[in-house]
Amino acid sequence: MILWLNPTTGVSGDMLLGALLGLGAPLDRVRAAIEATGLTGWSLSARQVQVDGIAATRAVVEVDDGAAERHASELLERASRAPEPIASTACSAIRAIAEVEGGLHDRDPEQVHLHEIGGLDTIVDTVGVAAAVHELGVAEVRSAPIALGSGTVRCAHGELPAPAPAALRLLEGAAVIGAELPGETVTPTGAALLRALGTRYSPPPAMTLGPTAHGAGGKRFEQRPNVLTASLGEPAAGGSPMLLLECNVDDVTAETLGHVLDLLLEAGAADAWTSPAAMKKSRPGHVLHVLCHPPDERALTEIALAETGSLGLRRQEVSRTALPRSISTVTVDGHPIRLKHGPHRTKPEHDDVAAAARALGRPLREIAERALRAAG
Ligand SMILES: O=C([S-])c1cc(C(=O)S)c[n+]([C@@H]2O[C@H](COP(=O)(O)O)[C@@H](O)[C@H]2O)c1
Ligand code: NI
Repeated sequence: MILWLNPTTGVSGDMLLGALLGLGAPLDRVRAAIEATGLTGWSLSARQVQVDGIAATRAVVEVDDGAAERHASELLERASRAPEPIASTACSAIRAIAEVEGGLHDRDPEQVHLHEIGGLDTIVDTVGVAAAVHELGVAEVRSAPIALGSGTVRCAHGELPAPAPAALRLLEGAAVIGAELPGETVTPTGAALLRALGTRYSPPPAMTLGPTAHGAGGKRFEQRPNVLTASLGEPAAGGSPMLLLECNVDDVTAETLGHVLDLLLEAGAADAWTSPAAMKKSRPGHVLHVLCHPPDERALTEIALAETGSLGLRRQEVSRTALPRSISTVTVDGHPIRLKHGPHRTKPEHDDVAAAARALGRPLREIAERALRAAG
């Protein structure tokens, strides 16, 4: 699924979350991901509102937060408790904020003191958006240029120019356009989320357009309704865009390679594998391959580089044709077995078959056949 954004009055974490909830991301699943961080004293609801005549969804985020400032490491520790791949996306956004603030304040990113950006609402915004994107099955995020306001914004640092310095650094590489809008239109959290989602800036891609929703912003502008427009679309025939990330390694153990493959798959890689290669100085080595959706690129690159110690990684845009599939569940002697249905065949999930075979003390093949028979 492609998520297409039209930020004609900019973007903030809660506008993005409101738009995704308006598109149908299930609120209970989004709340469950935030719950998993162990955060207490927070609430998230979706309110239907009218913004200058446009029906929009406001994500209402409330947190009990007495702290005036906080280290990024505390936010990272909490966000990392969310299930994967949600944790990786949320941590990638928080890490980007920390790196930019560290650069601005000349401090170590994890130890830099964050003021408003370090509020606990940042956990709700980042984990909430990452969960909503995951629930909607978004494989790619595209955006029109982001409208930037002007003037100043008041915050804990005093009066800052708008766009704020942190937001501008987080937007490096993004398409932007000046708008006659007073004050701040892009918050650092909104910019960090677009970055963590691997957003690409272009006209709407070729797709079959699905639903559209609007995420309501908190401020009111004279010029236009303060909403973030978001649409979902199915990629046009001819395959969906994916990325193939690769690096060559000749100095890691087989245990490390197995471990990194597990981590990459847990973090949302569509596939991850190695192939043997004869490398420089006649050394036997491996090529690590990772196939992924563009929004997962940043998180997966970090895992691959951190775990292998490689100093670089190649990326290629590839196109993948994926057949439609659906999942149903049958039981064999009380043991649930998921069946994956494609256009050409139905296949029992191996992990479920193996678990049932072990529990029942029966051969794998017998359980798989019985699962298929149970499907009729
Ligand atoms: O909290 C900090 S350190 C902070 C730094 C900056 C800089 O640009 S530097 C800006 N702000 C402003 O705080 C609010 C909150 O942003 P969210 O992303 O949490 O919504 C916003 O107005 C920033 O411009 C805070
Ligand atoms: Ni600060």
